[in-house]
Amino acid sequence: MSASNVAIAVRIRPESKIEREKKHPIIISRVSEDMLFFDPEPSSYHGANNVVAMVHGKQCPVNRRYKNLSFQFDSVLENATNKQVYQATAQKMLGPVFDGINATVFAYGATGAGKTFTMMGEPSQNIEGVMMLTMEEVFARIAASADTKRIKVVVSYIEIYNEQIHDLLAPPVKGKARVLDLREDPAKGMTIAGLSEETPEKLADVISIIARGTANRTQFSTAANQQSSRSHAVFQVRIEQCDRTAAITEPMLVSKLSLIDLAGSERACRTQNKGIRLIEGANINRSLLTLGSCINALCKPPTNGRRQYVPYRNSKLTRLLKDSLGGSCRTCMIANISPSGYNYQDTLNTLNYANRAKEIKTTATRNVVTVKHSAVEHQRIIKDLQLENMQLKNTIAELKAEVERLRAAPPVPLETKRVCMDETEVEEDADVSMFSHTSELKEDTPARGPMPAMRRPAGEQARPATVGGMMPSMSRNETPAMVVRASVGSVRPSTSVAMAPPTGSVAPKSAAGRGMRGDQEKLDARKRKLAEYLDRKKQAKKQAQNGGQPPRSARAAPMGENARPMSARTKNVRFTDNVKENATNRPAPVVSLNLKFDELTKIHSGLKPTRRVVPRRSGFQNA
Ligand SMILES: Nc1ncnc2c1ncn2[C@@H]1O[C@H](COP(=O)(O)OP(=O)(O)OP(=O)(O)O)[C@@H](O)[C@H]1O
Repeated sequence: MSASNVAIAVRIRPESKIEREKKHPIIISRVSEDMLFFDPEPSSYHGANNVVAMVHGKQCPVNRRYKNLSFQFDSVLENATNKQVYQATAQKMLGPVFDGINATVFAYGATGAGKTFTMMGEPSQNIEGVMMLTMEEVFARIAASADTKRIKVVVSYIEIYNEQIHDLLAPPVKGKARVLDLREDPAKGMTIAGLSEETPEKLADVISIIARGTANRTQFSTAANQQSSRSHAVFQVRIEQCDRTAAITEPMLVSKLSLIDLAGSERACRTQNKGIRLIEGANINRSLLTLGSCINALCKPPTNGRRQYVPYRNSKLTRLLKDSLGGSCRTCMIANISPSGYNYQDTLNTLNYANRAKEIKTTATRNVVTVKHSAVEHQRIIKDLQLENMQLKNTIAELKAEVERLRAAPPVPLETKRVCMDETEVEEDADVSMFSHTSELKEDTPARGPMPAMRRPAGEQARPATVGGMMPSMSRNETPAMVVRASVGSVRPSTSVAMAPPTGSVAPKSAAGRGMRGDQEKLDARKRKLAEYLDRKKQAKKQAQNGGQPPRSARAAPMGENARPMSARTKNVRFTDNVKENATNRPAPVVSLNLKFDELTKIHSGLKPTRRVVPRRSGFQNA
């Protein structure tokens, strides 16, 4: 149990059009985030006995006494958005509410001071009010703890109009709202008999509930406010939480959050109300007066050890707020005021009200109830759990299928790759150009298509790990260059050829792209040279077939001693995927690729014993 004062936030709304037109002085000066001056002394005078002074850039008479009253509250908000008001008030109540403590947030102030704007927002301008912002966070918190808790939200919406409680969520009967009764329950506190309750599951449900209820609320135009609320509106949210592990009896936290938009106190001379509006105004004032009396009584220290009598019963509003003001509840009051001298007396009354209310102490207690589930309730829990179980099973099955699909699918497209051919599996005497070898590989490798998985050749040293599929010396921005590395037999050193980016890759457009074109030209030159060389080789071969011996350089090197015999038509060539050899140095997966004998011989014959073309690594850069 913890005692805390009623938290007070004062919101100063901007001057209204009518206030600006009437050219009244500004009578509120906010000096810090928790302090303001009411009717401050003018800061500068113009002339000795002149009747003007400047306050906030406005003229005001100097021949009167200024109240110059200072007020301190929990927060004073000026030019603030509804979100900022929410963060300073209702948001702070949500922690206790989810801890099982009741809380109340109510907007208080004279008519036209901005209570409805604060609590409901301005739906026509997409401005959310404290109610909606609170509910947004309620659902966000529920979603965050969905794994461990079952949380149920129950809402109700009523208005107190002319001392009658109307159910705003029940359909009107013969055009009239359903009238409800207040009951005092020793266990539950103040309850409303026959109240309609709804259980929204998401924010969208709450939006429609609030819109439906607000449409039923009694609002009329007065001289003081175009759309004046003629009733106190109370939106209550009950939050029931229990652990997900269901038991026959289990502790449940039940807390209630009341969000209240009070009707504004009004003076008949200002509102110019007559007839029914005048009666409404009198009822509003009476209930607010009772609220003031209750606040006064709650602030007074006990006399002879006895607490002051608090006249809760004198109005429906104070009976309903009994828990919020003097019971086990956290309470926050948003006092709405206008900055204009046009509302001088109303603003002073509101500030005095708020100043007294901040003295009220409430003792918040957690509401833990032990719920013994009935057989029916227990069956419902079992059903819920079975449903959840089934959903989880379905999710697992879907995930398993996805894993299988991914396993079966070719590996992720590569941007940099190193291809190694096992030396023992390439035929010795094949004789096709190196150029055709490189182009074969290039054409067979789609830009973003499947890449054969590869394996490091036997006996070759582990290469440094690549990061993100790139060569160790490459920067992250380098365009993926394809590096083909091959070795044949023990006599052939490995050959590396830098190749163009895979077919279909996007051509870089930047300076890096120009560098890439430069490299492409060099590569093309190399290719041309290779083609020339290969032509010479072909010529030599033809010559040999015609009886003459081919030149020695054109002859393929002998196979290594450990070489396995070549199969009839196909051979396995294994590729090592450097992308897979990531920073963790995990071995790359191995996939065997069946190549036709012809292709294999082409590849093999394209390897040149001594020639080594070092790939230029900084040439290709991503655009
Ligand atoms: N912070 C604000 N920023 C901009 N406009 C505001 C602000 N507060 C109030 N207003 C405007 O002032 C007018 C009166 O506000 P609102 O209806 O909220 O007053 P109220 O205190 O609820 O009055 P009542 O008690 O008569 O219902 C409205 O037109 C509203 O849009």
